[in-house]
Amino acid sequence: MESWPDKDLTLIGERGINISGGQRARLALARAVYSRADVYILDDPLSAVDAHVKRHILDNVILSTGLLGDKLRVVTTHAESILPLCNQIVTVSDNTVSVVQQEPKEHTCAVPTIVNPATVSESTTNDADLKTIPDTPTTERATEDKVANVESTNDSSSSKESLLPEKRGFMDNASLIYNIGEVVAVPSNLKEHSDEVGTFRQYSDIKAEAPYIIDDCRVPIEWPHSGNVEFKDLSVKYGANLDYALKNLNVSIRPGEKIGIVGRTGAGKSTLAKVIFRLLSENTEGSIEIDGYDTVKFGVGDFRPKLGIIPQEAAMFSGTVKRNLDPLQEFTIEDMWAAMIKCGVAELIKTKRKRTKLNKEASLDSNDNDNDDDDDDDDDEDEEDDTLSEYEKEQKLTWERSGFFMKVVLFIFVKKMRYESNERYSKEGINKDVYQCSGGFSNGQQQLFSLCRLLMRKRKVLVLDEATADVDLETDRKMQELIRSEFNDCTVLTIAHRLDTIMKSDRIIVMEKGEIAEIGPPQELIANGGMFAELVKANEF
Ligand SMILES: Nc1ncnc2c1ncn2[C@@H]1O[C@H](COP(=O)(O)OP(=O)(O)OP(=O)(O)O)[C@@H](O)[C@H]1O
Repeated sequence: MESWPDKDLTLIGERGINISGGQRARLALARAVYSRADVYILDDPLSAVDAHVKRHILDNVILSTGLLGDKLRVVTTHAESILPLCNQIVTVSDNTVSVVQQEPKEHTCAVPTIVNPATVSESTTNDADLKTIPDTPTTERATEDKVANVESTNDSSSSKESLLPEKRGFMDNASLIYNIGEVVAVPSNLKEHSDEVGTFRQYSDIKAEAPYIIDDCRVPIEWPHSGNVEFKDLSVKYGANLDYALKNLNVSIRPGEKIGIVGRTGAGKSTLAKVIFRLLSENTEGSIEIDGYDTVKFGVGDFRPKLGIIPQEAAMFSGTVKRNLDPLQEFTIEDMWAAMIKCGVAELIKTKRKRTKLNKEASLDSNDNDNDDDDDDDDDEDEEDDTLSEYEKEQKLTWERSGFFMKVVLFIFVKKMRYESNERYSKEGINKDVYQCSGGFSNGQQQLFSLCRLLMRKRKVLVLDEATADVDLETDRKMQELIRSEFNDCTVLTIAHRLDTIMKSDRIIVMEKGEIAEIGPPQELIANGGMFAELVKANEF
């Protein structure tokens, strides 16, 4: 807070928009801590912070030496390194719970306040404003919705506008304009509508973005052809009167290079991602050249779709799985399904559907209502599922008893079975509404959807901003492997607190207070014993 312009009176904006992800998480944690409850349920409080802050939070808040030392603390986490410090480890997997009691390494005690980094937004925003404007039409949010919606300049603008949350905000504001018309005609309505008028003023004051298309300077069709990225004297501020969030960056990134970006929370990592997409054009000095072109010369609607991003907060639209993956209907079902299988979304929808089915059956059982047509369909599907697993069991037995030739035949047969089962699900799951899939998806699962969108749109330059922060370590590893193999010849900038995620990068950039503190291959930085080496050390406990 000391570094913020008005200290603890600093306006942090709707949904904590003007603070970093780690700062949001810590504000939420601080609020929970001073509520002085007996039981604390901390929902992944460590995923958005760097190794130093993680250690600090553990020692000073969560563990027995911390402020909550004498409270009951239930912590959900993907950080396996903290498991030895707990009294009980509860593993939840596929509706099964297993509990392990243990003597913790550091002694901890065996209380409700619920804290989720996302909740800071709810309490710091004005409900009335939220109702009026469903999504913040700020120019500073690097959401992939925005990128997805400027994806093709050939599509009719109406379909783009109906999908763009920012535009949706303004579409709703269009009805506000109508309301304001009424207000002028009937002044007694003014008070009733004053909230809307205020909100309208607030949004109408936002300056327009850089031009969407610049006719004299269109993006070449093949651009970017190799993925060379150059930051030249790049400095950025979030407002004319604010400090620099990035200061004088000079880096040249080779085509196809994999760059890991780390640093303490608030160091400027996400700002770098935003600035690549020119979300802070107004207060940007210096330049970003991609394959020899200064991106400032292009219209934002022209060049943004040519780059790929998974933002820190993955986004889902309401609508079907298909619409979520391909809002502009650019891809065939086959392309989409191939990407869904690769990144696990196909499996996810399959599992989700089974679970929804189980829940539905349970509720039908309790209602004693079992003669529904849909239900008959479901029963048929179940039968098919059972048959499938029976086949697999049978194959396993036969496999053990067969000779080499038979093994080859069986191998092909099982592969074909699996392919067909995936095909079968594609027809059913892809048109399912995402919110009907067991009531929605977790943050980590939404990140898988983002990865799937990237796999479908191969781009030469990709920015992954904490793209795997909310998934478990194993899934993270698989996602990184997939990214390495699928985007082998692409330039990938990966921002991550989890060092495992970026350890295999060609070079690491360590950010500190908006500047590049260190840059080089990971092993070299560790051997040099600087900030990166310290981060690695802080991660090992
Ligand atoms: N919209 C904004 N308006 C004003 N200041 C901002 C805004 N967004 C970020 N900042 C400030 O800019 C600095 C860099 O923030 P940034 O989000 O780039 O950090 P980060 O390194 O990505 O942090 P984290 O690891 O916590 O996500 C921080 O001091 C933050 O408070």
